[in-house]
Amino acid sequence: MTSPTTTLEKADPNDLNSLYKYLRVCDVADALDGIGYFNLTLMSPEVRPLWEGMKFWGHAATMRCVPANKPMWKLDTTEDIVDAHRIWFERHGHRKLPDDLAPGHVIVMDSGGGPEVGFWGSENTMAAVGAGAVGIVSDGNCRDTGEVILQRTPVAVRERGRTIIPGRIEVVEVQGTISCGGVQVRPGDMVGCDDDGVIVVPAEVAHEVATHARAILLADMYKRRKHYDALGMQPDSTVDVDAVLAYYDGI
Ligand SMILES: O=C([O-])CC(=O)C(=O)O
Ligand SMILES: [Mg+2]
Repeated sequence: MTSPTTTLEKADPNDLNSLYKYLRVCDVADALDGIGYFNLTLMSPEVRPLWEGMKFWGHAATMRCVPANKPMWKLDTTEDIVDAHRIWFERHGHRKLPDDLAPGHVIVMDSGGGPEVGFWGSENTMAAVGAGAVGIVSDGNCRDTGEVILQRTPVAVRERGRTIIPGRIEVVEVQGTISCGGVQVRPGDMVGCDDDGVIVVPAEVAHEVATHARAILLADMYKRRKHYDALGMQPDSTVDVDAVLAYYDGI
């Protein structure tokens, strides 16, 4: 975690991404409990970050997939085999998220429960990050996971997979209401991930939840800071209460 005082950065009360920045998934889970949203939007623990230390919050951009009902066909040349995606998409189309999504979004995909398919891989997840995504969440598979981990690309998925899209999966809708990891996700809902797992915050309560979660985080930081002192441990950014207070000052 970067210490906020080192950058003199301040939270913007009108920007949810900045309000959530230092919150842990557990703070937000407790805050959701506090307003009576018990377990409603906790994504299945099977949807896990691919590497340790991953942390992101952002507004959801959604994709809904179903298993393909048309086969891919045998290709005749190496060139065509390398180009299998294009050949399949040219025949059957490929729905994509809009190009003008605001930076700071989290792509959340309902994989449709079909066969193993590495819809996401080390290349297209990097392209998504280049287009402003701060995270990619799917209840399906990701492949090239060694590279995804090496790249520190923020991907949370249910399983690792090996195969490619043609003949296995189709995107049928983007920016609609979906189910992912057993919970509802709508475009604009806040989605967060850290080492504990993934959580969704319905947009209409996202501001209120951020306020409660901030208080929960700070109360816990105070207590952990005392343990650090009692145990003679060197403080780190996770117990830098002053820095977090300064970041949220005036809000
Ligand atoms: O090509 C794909 O569909 C997924 C993939 O391996 C990548 O993006 O690296
Ligand atoms: Mg790949």
